[in-house]
Amino acid sequence: MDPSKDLAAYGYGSVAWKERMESWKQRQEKLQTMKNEKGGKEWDDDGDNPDLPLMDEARQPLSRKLPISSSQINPYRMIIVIRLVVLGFFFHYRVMHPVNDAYALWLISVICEIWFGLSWILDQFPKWLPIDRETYLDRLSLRYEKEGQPSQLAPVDIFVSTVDPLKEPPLVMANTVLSILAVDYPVDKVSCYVSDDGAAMLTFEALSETSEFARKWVPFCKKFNIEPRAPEFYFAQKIDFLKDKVEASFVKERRAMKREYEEFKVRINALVAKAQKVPEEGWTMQDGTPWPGNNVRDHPGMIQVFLGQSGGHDSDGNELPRLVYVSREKRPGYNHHKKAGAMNALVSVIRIHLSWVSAVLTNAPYLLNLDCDHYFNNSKAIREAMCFMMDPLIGKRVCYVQFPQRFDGIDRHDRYANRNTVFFDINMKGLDGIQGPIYVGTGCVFRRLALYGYDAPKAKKPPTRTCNCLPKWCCCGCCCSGTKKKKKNTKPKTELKKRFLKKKDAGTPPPLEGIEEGIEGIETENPTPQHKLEKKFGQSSVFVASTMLEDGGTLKGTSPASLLKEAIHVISCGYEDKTEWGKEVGWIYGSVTEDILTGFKMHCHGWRSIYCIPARPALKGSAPINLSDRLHQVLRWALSSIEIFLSRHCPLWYGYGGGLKWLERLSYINATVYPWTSIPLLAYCTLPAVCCLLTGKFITPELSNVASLWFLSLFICIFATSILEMRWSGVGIEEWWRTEQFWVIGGVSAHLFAVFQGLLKVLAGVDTNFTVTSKGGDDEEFSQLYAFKWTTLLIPPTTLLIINLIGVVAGVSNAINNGYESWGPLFGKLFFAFWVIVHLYPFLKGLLGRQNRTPTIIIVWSILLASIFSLLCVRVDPFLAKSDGPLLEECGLDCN
Ligand SMILES: O=c1ccn([C@@H]2O[C@H](COP(=O)(O)OP(=O)(O)O[C@H]3O[C@H](CO)[C@@H](O)[C@H](O)[C@H]3O)[C@@H](O)[C@H]2O)c(=O)[nH]1
Ligand SMILES: [Mn+2]
Repeated sequence: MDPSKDLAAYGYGSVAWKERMESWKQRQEKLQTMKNEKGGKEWDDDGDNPDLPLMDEARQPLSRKLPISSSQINPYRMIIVIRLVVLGFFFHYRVMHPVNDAYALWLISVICEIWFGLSWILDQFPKWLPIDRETYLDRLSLRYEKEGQPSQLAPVDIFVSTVDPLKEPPLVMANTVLSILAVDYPVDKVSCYVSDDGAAMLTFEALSETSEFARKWVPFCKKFNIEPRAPEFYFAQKIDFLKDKVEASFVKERRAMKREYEEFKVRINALVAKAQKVPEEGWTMQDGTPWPGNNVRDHPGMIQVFLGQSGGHDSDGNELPRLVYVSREKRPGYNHHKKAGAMNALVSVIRIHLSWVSAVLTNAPYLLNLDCDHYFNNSKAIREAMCFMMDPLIGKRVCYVQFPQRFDGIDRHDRYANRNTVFFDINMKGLDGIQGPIYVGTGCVFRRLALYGYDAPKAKKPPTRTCNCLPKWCCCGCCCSGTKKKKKNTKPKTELKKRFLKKKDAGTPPPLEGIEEGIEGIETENPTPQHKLEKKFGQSSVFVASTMLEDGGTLKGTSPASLLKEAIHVISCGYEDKTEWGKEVGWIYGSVTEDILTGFKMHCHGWRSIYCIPARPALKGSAPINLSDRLHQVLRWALSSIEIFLSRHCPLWYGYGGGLKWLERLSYINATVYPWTSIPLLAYCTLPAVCCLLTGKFITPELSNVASLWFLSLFICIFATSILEMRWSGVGIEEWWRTEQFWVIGGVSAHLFAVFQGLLKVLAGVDTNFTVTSKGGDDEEFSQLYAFKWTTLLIPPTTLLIINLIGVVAGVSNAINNGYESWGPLFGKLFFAFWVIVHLYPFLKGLLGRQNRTPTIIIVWSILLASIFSLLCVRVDPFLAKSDGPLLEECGLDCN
């Protein structure tokens, strides 16, 4: 918050630029003193060269890797190695010491343990080399926004996906769109496309309202430099008006804007209220024509420009970013490929569309995609991403920059581990040290080229260090913009051409040297024949031609009318038939969710991705905080993993010989294999109950001293790795524990169902739907947490809970009957049963809800299953009968 200056003008080349210069100068001074103190030792990571004269600031790398300090990472690595060794000894002991009178129990438990061990390895080793990163926004400015010149920052197209206005309230979408339109980036370089898969007139009209409100909101944001720029969240912030910096004019305008926003909300809510009941003859638009999207499953493609270049001005007369509504065609009998299909329709449409709107094909080499509920919480987020993408040294090989997902409105204790910080702050940082984070579906800036399915440019070793800013790999042409331009390497160009001609599959990577500067591309002749490109990208000559144009040229001989026809053509159902869309190009189809596969393919093409965590979270979204919605979300993710695992894209076999690094592969294997762990997990959570109910049986023989030592060391190692992991990542103990709990809860419900549904799909071709999660309405805070919806997913964990509780009771009462000696062996079992119960505890809480209104059906089912189960065990091995060999075999547990 810096409402300090009442600026008459804002934008680049003006005050904002000067401010940046100031801060840069200050940094310089600080830097200088630091260098003097440290002797410049720590400054040579990735090209940061201490000897550089200060004048070269604009040529310095735009970001820097910050390895985790060795005092934190080395003990961590050491304990991993120790844990591996201990695990080896542990398994040696387990395998060599079967339990003769409970052989089945022993065998099952050992198999489970081995599986857990393997999945630990898959999860652990991609975390061997975690890193942090630091960006230099001021250098980006110095480099690409020179005073008095037009900005040279690269254009970005921002995609917002929405599908169901009831589950994804228009107000939520409006806030996202407003935060995009107000982003701190040259307005002529930002375009926002909203994809409406629900073809809802409500969404359309809400967007129209939003574009009007944006004319007031955007100048307000920029004038006072506020954060975040999504009004709902901005006005929800507490501001201390007594602080000295707050100016009267700001207070006044803020109050006025708040009122405007409230009126805007009223208008949106009126639209929502109107949309509750569909008129019999369907919706009609304001001009009296029927709404084309009245049949959601059968309607033509629709495109509407809300803020184009003419007319897209704010209340101060400044230009606004473009805002376009797109709803792709839907026809019965076509597979629409859910969100991936929507994104691909947008990729195809935008280039044509832009040329239609502005008659100039803007060169948007980058795309940012967002879910409708993920708003810009940091208005500089695009700049953060550009610090990687537009870095002449590392940028060329970056396919996407992923921001972590952060959330609003999660209950304080984050009962169902919605924040997922273990994933976002541990695993993803680990991957960033290898080949980059996986794509999580939202908050990701893509290089368009990488989406077109091209290979990453090969890293070349520089022959000699020709200039002072060379890192490990560098093409001379790019590093010293300005001075060395004329020398722009000619050799790589011919090399590249040879490569294209040889490689039939990879098609034509457009001129690679041209992209790095984003603006000034180089024209190369087209080595791939037109018909091949049409086979790849579809029968749109305009689109195919646009894939060639990297340099913002104009498509000659195309009239606006024919361009609109083209645009509608590329969002039609049949357009992608027999093309490589969804197979090699764009967002990849084949699983319920598109994220893992899309990123995986890019990594297989040799690209690297970057994980960017700005101090102020770049984007924020909402998450399902009630149990059933959360389980369904996890089910969708797990199902998608199973689908990938069972497809030709299974990371175990796919993509060798490409550019995928082996540790990266390991993590993709982990990401697709994990739902299978639900089977051993279910077994392992059942075992304690069985053990408690069957007297005298346990999964291990009586422990010797040496054996206890292995058990104990393993526990200590597990504990120590977690502690050290939390230490380097900054993840708190509560978050970590929630993740552990939810791993068990999700494991024995959602993941388990995913395995069966996935098998069903592969074997019987049963397709599954994308269940969209509801994005928080404006009702009572956290009421969602207690909302309860019945779902079959709840049966297995409920049953587990009950049998383990029964097991504990039975075990204890049995021990009481049998006197003092039987407490010893019981300890192990009880510990084991408690382990299960404690992990399922948040589930129990969710089940009980706020008013203790667990639907009877679940209780009935679970009690039924639990009692059948207990009866079986009890009948087979009554508590008081000591040995009953023949009977035991009935329960399938061969205990002899
Ligand atoms: O047919 C569809 C289905 C969904 N969506 C959009 O997909 C997004 C994600 O849906 P959501 O219900 O919010 O799923 P989440 O589980 O909350 O989202 C995470 O997981 C998804 C994959 O499962 C990713 O696509 C998302 O980016 C990621 O945030 C939303 O914007 C939807 O509008 C479509 O556009 N078309
Ligand atoms: Mn979501």
